[in-house]
Order: sequence, then C-alpha cells, then structure tokens
Amino acid sequence: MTTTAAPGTALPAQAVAGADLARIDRATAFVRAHDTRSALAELLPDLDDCELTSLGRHLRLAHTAVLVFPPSLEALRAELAGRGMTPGETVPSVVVRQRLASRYRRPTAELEVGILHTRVPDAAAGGADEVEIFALPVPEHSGLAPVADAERAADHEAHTAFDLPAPDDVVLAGLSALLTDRAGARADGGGYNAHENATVLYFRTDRHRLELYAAGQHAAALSAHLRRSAADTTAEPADRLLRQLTGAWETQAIAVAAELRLADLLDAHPGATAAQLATETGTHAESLGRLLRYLASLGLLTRHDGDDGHGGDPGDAGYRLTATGRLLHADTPESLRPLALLYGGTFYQSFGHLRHAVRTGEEAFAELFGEHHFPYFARKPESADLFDRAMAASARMFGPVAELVDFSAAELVVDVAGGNGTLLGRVLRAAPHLRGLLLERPHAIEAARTALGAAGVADRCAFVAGDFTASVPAGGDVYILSRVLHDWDDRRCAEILGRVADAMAPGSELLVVERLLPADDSPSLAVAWDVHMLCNVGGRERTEAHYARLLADAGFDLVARHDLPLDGALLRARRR
Ligand SMILES: C[S@@+](CC[C@H](N)C(=O)[O-])C[C@H]1O[C@@H](n2cnc3c(N)ncnc32)[C@H](O)[C@@H]1O
Repeated sequence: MTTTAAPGTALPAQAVAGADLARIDRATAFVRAHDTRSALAELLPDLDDCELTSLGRHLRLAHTAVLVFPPSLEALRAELAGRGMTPGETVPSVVVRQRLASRYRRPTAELEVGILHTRVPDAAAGGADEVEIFALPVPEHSGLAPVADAERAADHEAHTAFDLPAPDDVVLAGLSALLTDRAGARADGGGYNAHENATVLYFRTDRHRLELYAAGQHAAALSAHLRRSAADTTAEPADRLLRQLTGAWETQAIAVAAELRLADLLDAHPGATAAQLATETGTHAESLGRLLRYLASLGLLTRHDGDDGHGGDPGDAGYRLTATGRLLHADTPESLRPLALLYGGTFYQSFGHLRHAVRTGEEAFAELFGEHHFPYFARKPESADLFDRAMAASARMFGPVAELVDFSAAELVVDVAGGNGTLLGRVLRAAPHLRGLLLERPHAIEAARTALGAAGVADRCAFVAGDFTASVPAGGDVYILSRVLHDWDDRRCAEILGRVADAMAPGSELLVVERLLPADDSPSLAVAWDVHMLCNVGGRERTEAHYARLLADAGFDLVARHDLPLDGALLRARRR
C-alpha cells in the first residue's frame, strides 16, 4: 500500500511539504544562531569547558545539512528563493543515495538525490554560512512517499559538519577519541573522497549526527574510525551472546539508578563522586561506585578520574550524565524514569515467568499475579499511576501526529482508552477549535483530568468512564485508538473495533497508533515488544497487513500509514 493523504489533507501538487520547509528553516536558524563554540556546546553537552575550548581550536563549523522530499527541484528552488537563498548548481549525491538504497532496499536508480549548497543570509560571525540540502524529488505517484515519511520521522541524514582548518593524523585521531570516549558519540562510518582529496568521519550522538571533514588523506585515523564503527557488528559470537545474557543486569542497574534518582542528583551536582552520591542516597559508597562504573560502561554516565589527572583511586572518580542518562531525570519532559521503574519492577518479575507463556500461550503476568494486568494495576493506585506515566514516557512517538493529520474540518475527537490523555492533549493544543472526549476505565479518569488540566485543555474535554467492549460514545469526527489493539488477541480486537465502528459515521476517520512488526527481517522495537505483549498482556504486535485485515473485517478501509518516532506508526482508516 502506498501512503496517501486523507481526503481534505492533500497538498497542492507542486507544494514543498511544510515539514520539509520547517526542517530547512531549523537548519538555517541553527547557522544563524551559532558560532563554532556554541554549536559544539549544544551538540556535545557532555563535554566540559576545557574540552570544548580544545575542540574549538581544531574545528570550524562548516554547515548544517538536511534531507528533504520536494515534488521537484524547481519547487524547492522557488521556496528557497522566497527565503532569500539561491543555491548553486545541483550536484548528484553518492553517499546519501547509497544509504537510502540500502536502508529501504530500493534500487539506487529510483533515488535521484541531489545536493544543493546555499548561503545563509545573516549567518552568525565565527560560524558557518551555509546549509547543505539533500533533496530527493518525490513526485506524485512515484511510490517514494513511504521513504519520505520514514526519513522525516527518523531524520537519519540530518547532520552538522565541522572542518579541520589544519588537519593531521594525530589531531584527527585525538578528536575521534574525544568524541567517542568522552562525548558519548558513536563512530558511524566515513570514507576518503578522492575527487575532493578529503577524509570524512561521521559520528552519531543521541541527538544528532556530526561530520568531521579533513582535507587530505588520513588513512590511519580513518581505518581506526571504521574499526570502531564496525565494532558492534563484528563482535565474536560468544562475546555477543555473553553481552545479551547480561541484559537483565542492565535492566536492574538502570532501575536502581532510577530508584535512587541518580540522574536528578548528577544534574544538580555534575562531577559528583561515589562517596558524595552515597551520602545523598544513603547507600554503601564502595558498592555504589561499582554500580556507577557499570552505568558508565552502558553509556548512561561519563567517568572522570580524580583531580590528580593520573587515574587516581576509582572511588575518587567523578560522574556526569550523558544525553542517555539524562532521560532518567524525573523532571525531564518525556522522562523514561517511570518506564525504568516498571520494567525493573512488576514487569521484571513477570518476565521471570516467560517460559510459562511460551509453553502455554497464556500470559505469564496473570499466572504470577493471579489476574490480568489491567485489573491488577487498577486495584493498586501507585502501580496504576506508574503504568500511566510509563505509557506517557514514550510520548515522543506522538510528536508528529498533530502535524500529519489535518483536524481543521473536525469538531470532536474521541480518544478511546486514551490513558492519561497525553496524545489527546497534544492534538487539542495543536488545534484550538477542537473539542475532545476521553474514554477510559474509571480508575484512570482522574489522572487524565489532571494531566489535561496541566496541559491547559481540560475545559475543551469531556471525560467518560466506561468499557470499550460495551459501547463507545458516538458523535466524534475523528476517533483514536492508540496502543490499545496490541493489548488484545484478534477476537477481542474485533469486538473493540466493532464498538468503535458502531459509534462512527460513514466517512469519518479512525487513527490507530501502534508499533508494526516488519514484514521482513528489518530491525524494529516491535519484535521485542511482541514478546512483552505475549508475556505480560496477552496481546501481540502485528504487521500492517494484519491490522489492515482486522480493520477491513470491522468495516474500515486502511487509507494511509505514516511512520512515527520510536518505531511507531500511525494507521489512518476510514469508516465505510
Ligand atoms: C496501553 S494503554 C494506552 C493508553 C494510551 N492510549 C496511550 O497510547 O498512551 C491501554 C489503555 O487501555 C485502557 N483500557 C483497558 N481496558 C479497557 C476497557 N475495557 N475500556 C476502556 N479502556 C480500557 C487502560 O486503562 C489503558 O489506559
């Protein structure tokens, strides 16, 4: 199935998508707002002042880069001209084209990626003055819309480039080591470009992709960098299996860090030692030091030797958060702390009974705790609250929904089993004319009312305590089922979809948010979550084709699919 916009949401044939223009504008704004030093500080927040100063001596901000999908290069040039930008000649891309071909298993001939370099008017002094735009034209009916959707969601190719005004092998190797060992970046390939006589090294951080561009050939630094890039996939089988067998230890180490609020403490006291953190948390200093070292090896913290600069006693080491570790901070928007506590707590216990689920096909959770997880959590307010917050923790998945769907003609959106209202809140904030209705089990209604109150939209929202297998409120223009169907087997899904279909008028739209199992062997978080559903919920993850069948049987046509962050997907279905 190709991705199509729902009726009423189609863009004029020759318009560049708003999401692409917004990304070009962000890249341009970055160049306008940053000199080399501030760009390094923003992109590599784990480095201290001294390290940033040293990096700044060797690097110069060169450009920011984005990949966009205009209907044609002419349409893109017209948009850029409107922004006072006149790109030079379009140069064919080799690297990005190749990466897209292997990522989406498409022939390179289908992917005519061009590169446009354009100067940025009013660029900041001491920084870059250029944006590099990779453009893959996606004319109507080209069949490339799914590639565009997936790339817009994942942003694999956006990067910021720095060049080395005075490159040599030693400097390049040292910069590469600093980025990987200290700044939490991963080596992400690179190469020698004989046409330009330049060596390019790529790095990926949790937030972004960086390029180091050095004139000349630096074979030793490049081959060390490529070895680091390949390290993950070339590990010995026994080494890889041993690492996998210790996965449960990682879950527990992270859960203990979350419980002790180490991220909150390290955010307030960067560089704190094990002894200082032990005093704050009332723990055993030497043992906490060993946990901190493990967390650093997992990439959640960076470790700094004591002030003598010669290694010192490990107990004197100070610790700082990486971007990954910061996600455990309790007050970060979209904090993953609740998920760490849930996966290291109740769901950890039930995963210990996975063999029961595999032997019998019944969920291990119910075998261990005596009931299905929804009634179990409902009886325990603290656990129910943790579950709601853990669901909201992956709300990054919902980010693009309000942009992808045109709600302008809708008046009422009904979120069926909307949890604590995170998605509905985002939709209502994005469309101020819209009213919402959230259907939930009685125990979850208060949490939703509070969360939507905090989001400032509760006055436009009705809260209905009910059971979606009995009935779903009628009268909505758009209905949402987010991460609901994966909780149930096909028979129960048919029942839920039947009640939703009963409530909906012909032609109205149903939005389904789920992780989709890939139809092939592509990696996806859905594969692991499918086992989680088996073990803990009694549901399953499904392929797009499987959802299409369930929807069709309940009276819906699946009309579009958009990829979302965190391997999520938005399926758009129309009531027949
Ligand atoms: C996995 S959560 C998803 C919550 C939210 N839609 C989201 O994406 O964050 C599933 C929700 O289904 C709700 N639920 C379970 N059984 C229900 C029922 N019979 N009627 C209404 N809601 C139900 C649960 O309370 C829970 O909040």
